[in-house]
Amino acid sequence: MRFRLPFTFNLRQLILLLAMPAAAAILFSGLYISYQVQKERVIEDTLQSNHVFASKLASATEHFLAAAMQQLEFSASIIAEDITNTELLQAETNRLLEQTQSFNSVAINMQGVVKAASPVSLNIINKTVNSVHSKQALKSQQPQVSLPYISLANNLIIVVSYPLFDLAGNYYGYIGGSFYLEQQSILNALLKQHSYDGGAYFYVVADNKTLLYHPDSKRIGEQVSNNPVIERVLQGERGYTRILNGQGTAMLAGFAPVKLANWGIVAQRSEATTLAKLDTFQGQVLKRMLPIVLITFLLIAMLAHYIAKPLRLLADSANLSTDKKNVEHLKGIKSWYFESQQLKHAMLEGVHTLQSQMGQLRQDALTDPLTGAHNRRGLNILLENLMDKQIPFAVLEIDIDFFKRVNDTFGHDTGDEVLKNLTHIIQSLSRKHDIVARTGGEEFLLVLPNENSDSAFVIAERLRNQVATTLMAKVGYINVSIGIATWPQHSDDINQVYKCADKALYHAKETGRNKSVIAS
Ligand SMILES: Nc1nc2c(ncn2[C@@H]2O[C@H](COP(=O)(O)OP(=O)(O)OP(=O)(O)O)[C@@H](O)[C@H]2O)c(=O)[nH]1
Repeated sequence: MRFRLPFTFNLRQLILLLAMPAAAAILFSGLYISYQVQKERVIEDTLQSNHVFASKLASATEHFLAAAMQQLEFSASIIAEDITNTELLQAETNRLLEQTQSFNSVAINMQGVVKAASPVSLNIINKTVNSVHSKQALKSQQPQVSLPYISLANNLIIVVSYPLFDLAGNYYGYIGGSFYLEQQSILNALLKQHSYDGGAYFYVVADNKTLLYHPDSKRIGEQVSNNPVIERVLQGERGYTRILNGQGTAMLAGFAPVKLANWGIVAQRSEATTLAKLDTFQGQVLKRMLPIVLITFLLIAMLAHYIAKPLRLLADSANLSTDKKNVEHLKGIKSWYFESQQLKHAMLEGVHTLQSQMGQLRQDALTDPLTGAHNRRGLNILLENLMDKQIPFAVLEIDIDFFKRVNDTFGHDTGDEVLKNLTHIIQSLSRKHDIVARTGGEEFLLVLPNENSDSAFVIAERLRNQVATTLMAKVGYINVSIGIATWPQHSDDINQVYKCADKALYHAKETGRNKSVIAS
């Protein structure tokens, strides 16, 4: 079974149905694609700038730690001159703290015991230090940057240490400068100075995944686990990546290691914050595009209207009515493109053909095919017209005498030729408004408007004489008898007029033929 829609679309609706979604699809897919491209671009740019930022900060931190280490190294070289002189040790810690303004505190650790410390207010001189860093530094006898730990003075710190040797190369301990992580420190100041804008931030993580710096100061000292970026940066990798942070927020992270201390710096910005501007931008684009979209839709609607209009008008005229109004309407349709022009031409041709065929049919219906004279139907129409207009007329009923003989002697075809010749004679003697009709086999009617019996008789006689003196090919001469009656003198009923003419003709035949008789 074929599916049928319960309604029919017109061409304009179909064009709109096709063009509107297509235009909308093109516009919105263009917008969507441009959004996607820009989104990828913004994400890539953000990732790269985070990476650049993390790298620069890592490099600055590296320089800072190297400078701190150099200051300690310089002090170590002074202390080496007189390593057992506790006054020198204290003086050097004081100088280092005050002159360099680098450290929060400076202490000299000899075999696990603090021998000098500055500021003295820390009150840690001669105290034993059991921190992991202290043990490692003493064991390794190498310059070191510690992991964060709680100091004797109860501060969360990191310590940069340098080994102490005397001039003979004997190892004594180390000189260490500390940086507070939670309070004000030069390291903090350095990092804060690089504060990051627009929703972006960075953090610094130590080798044991402890946060050394975080914009949320409460998190400093916290250990971060299950963070793939931290894993990678602490393995010495640098780069950028998209990750989910601990709260499940998508982040765009750039990272770089501080190799000297085996720290990692991660700069990141949430994807949502990064794209928020783009969304606003896209909203503005959409807003500005809206009038253009509306104008486009309007143009499509107008175009659909103009394309469909000639076809719709042609469809309205497609009944091929030959009615003059319809033909004028058809001619007036502005067909401005090829198909509609062709259709209009074809329809006009069709209408013209139909008009001429109908004219021919009408003509055939009213005409005798053999002689071309009016037939009975044609005659009646014309007579009705005369009677409607009250124009009096005379009817001449003309009948060939002994026509059967002509047929019998010369054949039916010759008989036909005689009929045609007679028609020609009658027509040649008729005036413009006279009506010539063949109403039977060899019977003709000549209707003469505005003629009375007498004048009609004169014409009948003229006709009869003309026939009698015209030589017909093969046949020779023929005669006609004519019965004459008039409307409305004989009767105002046309059938009665016919009967009168008939009777008069009968009388003419009865009384010798080849004569004209006026009905009594
Ligand atoms: N050739 C030809 N003959 C026709 C046609 N129609 C009728 N006829 C013939 O016309 C003749 C009429 O014959 P009748 O009615 O006897 O009349 P008539 O011989 O003319 O004799 P009258 O009228 O009495 O003088 C017949 O032979 C018909 O066959 C036609 O269309 N063509």
